[in-house]
Amino acid sequence: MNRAEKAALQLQAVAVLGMLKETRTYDELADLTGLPAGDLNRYVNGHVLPGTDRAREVIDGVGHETLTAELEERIELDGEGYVDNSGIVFDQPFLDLLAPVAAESFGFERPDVVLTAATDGITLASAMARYFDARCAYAKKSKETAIEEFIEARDRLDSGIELTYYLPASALSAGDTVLVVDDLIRSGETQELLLDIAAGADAHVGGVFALIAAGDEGIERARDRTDAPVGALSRLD
Ligand SMILES: O=P(O)(O)OC[C@H]1O[C@H](OP(=O)(O)OP(=O)(O)O)[C@H](O)[C@@H]1O
Repeated sequence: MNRAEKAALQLQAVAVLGMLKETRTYDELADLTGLPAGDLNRYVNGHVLPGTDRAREVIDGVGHETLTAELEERIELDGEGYVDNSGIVFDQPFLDLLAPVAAESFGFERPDVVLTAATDGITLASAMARYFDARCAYAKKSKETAIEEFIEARDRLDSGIELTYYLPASALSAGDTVLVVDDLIRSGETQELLLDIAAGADAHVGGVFALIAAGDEGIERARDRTDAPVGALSRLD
């Protein structure tokens, strides 16, 4: 880890502690993290940065547990079981906190590009790209007017409707490592099209990640398509 990566990790741990402190006293935060209240006070107030080992413990340990719980609390389901996750994907600071937890949990290869599908995956992809210091790209269901060359992926859905995603060809190069991310994975059709786009560019897939998996179908479909790690932080039945 170079100096800049260490500093980024330390600042991420401070951000996680700051979020946890919003609803807790320092003594409660000390109980939760196992760290002395005095140290926590100095971290949260920005006087001292936690060492890298401690920073990693905060992110991997208490960070993982509490952020996943917070993620699950923010998922709303309507009467028919459809997911409303606007409380998650509209909250960029929350996604910025989730990104290191997501990145560290599944052993994804460091990507050159974080790839998603418009619309709802974009803020997560942005957070993940910032964490990895990677580019962020999103495929859309329509072609941008001023762009001439696209990588396209098309599928006929079970409903008979054809779904096509377009990515500007300049967004991915042969040999790029791509992390495919999305807010939600249900059937896995969207992820499969994104994997088709990566294959169309001769890019290398470093992982597939979703915040929420609705059932197992989508995750299994993605696993059939790649040997890279595939995972979701939260699973709904
Ligand atoms: O696993 P799947 O069955 O493909 O479903 C997951 C996709 O569905 C949602 O996007 P949607 O197509 O609703 O577009 P949006 O992001 O613009 O709402 C979500 O953001 C995923 O991209």
